[in-house]
Amino acid sequence: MSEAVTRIHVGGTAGSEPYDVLIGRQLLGELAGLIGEKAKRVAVVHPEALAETGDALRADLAGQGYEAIAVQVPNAEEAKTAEVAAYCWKALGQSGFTRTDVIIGVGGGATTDLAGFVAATWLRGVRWIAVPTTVLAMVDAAVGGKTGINTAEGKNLVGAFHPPAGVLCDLAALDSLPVNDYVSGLAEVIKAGFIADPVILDLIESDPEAARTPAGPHTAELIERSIRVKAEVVSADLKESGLREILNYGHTLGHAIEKNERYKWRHGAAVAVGMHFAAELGRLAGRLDDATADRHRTVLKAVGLPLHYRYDQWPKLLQTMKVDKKSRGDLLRFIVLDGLAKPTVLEGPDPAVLLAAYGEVGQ
Ligand SMILES: NC(=O)c1ccc[n+]([C@@H]2O[C@H](COP(=O)([O-])OP(=O)(O)OC[C@H]3O[C@@H](n4cnc5c(N)ncnc54)[C@H](O)[C@@H]3O)[C@@H](O)[C@H]2O)c1
Ligand SMILES: O=C(O)C(=O)C[C@@H](O)[C@H](O)[C@H](O)COP(=O)(O)O
Ligand SMILES: [Zn+2]
Repeated sequence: MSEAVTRIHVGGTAGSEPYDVLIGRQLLGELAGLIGEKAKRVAVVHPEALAETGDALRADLAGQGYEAIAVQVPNAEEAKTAEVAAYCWKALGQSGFTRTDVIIGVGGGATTDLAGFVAATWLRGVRWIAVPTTVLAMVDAAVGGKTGINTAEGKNLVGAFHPPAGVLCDLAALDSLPVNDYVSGLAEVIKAGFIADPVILDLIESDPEAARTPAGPHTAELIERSIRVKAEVVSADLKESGLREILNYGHTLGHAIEKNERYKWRHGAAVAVGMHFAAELGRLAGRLDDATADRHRTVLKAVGLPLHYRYDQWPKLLQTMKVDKKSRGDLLRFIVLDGLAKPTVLEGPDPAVLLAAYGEVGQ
């Protein structure tokens, strides 16, 4: 008997088409409907770690009559480069990929960001479908249409808003995920808890050890709740003209750490440190109560996420944060909390307050 499928709707804004996020098991039967009748070719973009999955999907689609190619890309952040995007464009060009053809991005957030970016740029935009295979990609990266690649100067500095035609979250994919990658994804789940849905925090705190594995009792609920937070926000503000900035909680410092580590740290780990910093900043700016600030430390630590980063790196991190996408001119802007589930913007904080907040994070 097949398990129930949950469907979360993402509304179309700014001229984009609405789509659904499906959560369940054995969802690949949904692909044909999403690919549509006009497509002749499909390209399955997948990381090395999912070589078998990518090729099995290609063979299945070929069996359904599509001209299907598999485009294998490097694992993790090594895929989010201009060189790898160019490699994908070449594969599409050589297969004669037209505007009615479809890209399928199967993998973690790095792969779906890349696949979506290639879809946004090929022929100025073709359809794409996201098949996220990590917690992080399911709850965050694959939903909302932010696609892009990194440059040496910073994280996701080149990209486009290009929503997928659909998102298929097959929970069975999580069984093969290394525990570090599973836990890294919990950072974005916890983010959704702090900015919008504190029940997420209650569920994790009820058994943090169980939350670290896909076999935990609340896995599906945590994923669904986090996707609902993301879907609601991006349905209202696709292009980040305001509300969507709340999804960047913890990312101002987090992205600076990722760049400083030359993209060798997992995104979720960097965002965990970034949320710890944002909580201390909120507290020191007189916005956030002590209990909620302290809760960041306890819940992040309980699932095994990092809280600290190198103290001596502060000048470099500050420099990088100045070109964060939320900055305006010389004005640094951070998402902080006015209280639990009350995200807000803190503009131009006093440099002494910033340093004091980092004093809690740096080691
Ligand atoms: N577009 C957005 O809105 C958005 C949101 C959040 C994060 N992101 C981006 O997502 C990326 C991080 O994504 P991530 O945490 O999924 O990491 P990731 O994509 O780097 O995946 C982590 C590792 O797991 C492997 N992998 C993926 N699925 C697997 C599976 N089922 N079994 C075994 N191995 C598997 C990958 O190949 C990789 O080596 C960052 O680049 C971040 O910037 C984007
Ligand atoms: O969807 C968003 O908006 C987010 O900010 C979600 C983040 O978790 C994600 O890491 C995103 O890629 C960051 O976007 P950026 O614009 O700061 O690069
Ligand atoms: Zn993120």
